Amino acid sequence: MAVTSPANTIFIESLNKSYSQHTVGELHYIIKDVDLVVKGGEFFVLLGPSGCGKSTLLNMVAGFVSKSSGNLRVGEAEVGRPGRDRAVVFQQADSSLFPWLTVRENVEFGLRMKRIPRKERTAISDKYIGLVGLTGHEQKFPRELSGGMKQRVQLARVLSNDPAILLMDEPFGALDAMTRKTMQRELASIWRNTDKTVIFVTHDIQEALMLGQRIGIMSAGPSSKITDIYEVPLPYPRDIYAPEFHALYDRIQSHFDE
Ligand SMILES: Nc1ncnc2c1ncn2[C@@H]1O[C@H](COP(=O)(O)OP(=O)(O)OP(=O)(O)O)[C@@H](O)[C@H]1O
Repeated sequence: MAVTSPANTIFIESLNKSYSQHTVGELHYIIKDVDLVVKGGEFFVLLGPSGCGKSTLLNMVAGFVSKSSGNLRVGEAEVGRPGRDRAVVFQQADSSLFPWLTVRENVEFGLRMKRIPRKERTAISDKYIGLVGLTGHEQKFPRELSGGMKQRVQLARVLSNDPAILLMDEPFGALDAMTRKTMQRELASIWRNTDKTVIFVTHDIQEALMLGQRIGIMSAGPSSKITDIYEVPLPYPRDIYAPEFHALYDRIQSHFDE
């Protein structure tokens, strides 16, 4: 099971992101006064309607988008730029995989950059290719893979770099329902065997409940914030037929019916 590590804890205090609206000369807040602590080793889901600012918040934690004001730290370190401690998994694996490299070469890319010797690289890529269920496909190119397999390659590549924090932006959003369920189960199992902190963005309540230890609800934008946080005290793997699952689903759904 994942363990708590203060070094991988994400601290967000009074965080704002605004853009100036030139036409009206005002500030337009995407997110406003966001407060959140994601504990080291925790699986936290950010759930909210389309366009509310989930990706913006995730990209601020990744260091891709600068904050307008507020505090954003990982452990003791202020977040100002991307770092090796944080890795992002995007919805479209296509844009993150190199089409001219095989599965193994894609997974080993970051390890090569770090000049990890070949033998060690192979051992690491074997481990993560196995973990995401792609053993036997090492020599294939992205064009020879299904969408779900490409997403697995992306995940294996990110995991092989061993970031302390995984930032996942609707990573299974483009997959068919069956593959999506498999990937959710596998991700939950991978996370339980590591000490990684995960922030997972989705607008799918069922997916949020399949994965998260806690679920943060973001209000519709502009000036979006995290209005409620739900604990999900259900064991993994989650049973979507459990009455407790349904009860939580209904409670969360009611936020979006209002
Ligand atoms: N560079 C920018 N300049 C101005 N507005 C922006 C910029 N980037 C994003 N926005 C706006 O911020 C809002 C939030 O966008 P964001 O992509 O973070 O939402 P989201 O919740 O992830 O949406 P989705 O679920 O549809 O992916 C949107 O209204 C978007 O138009």
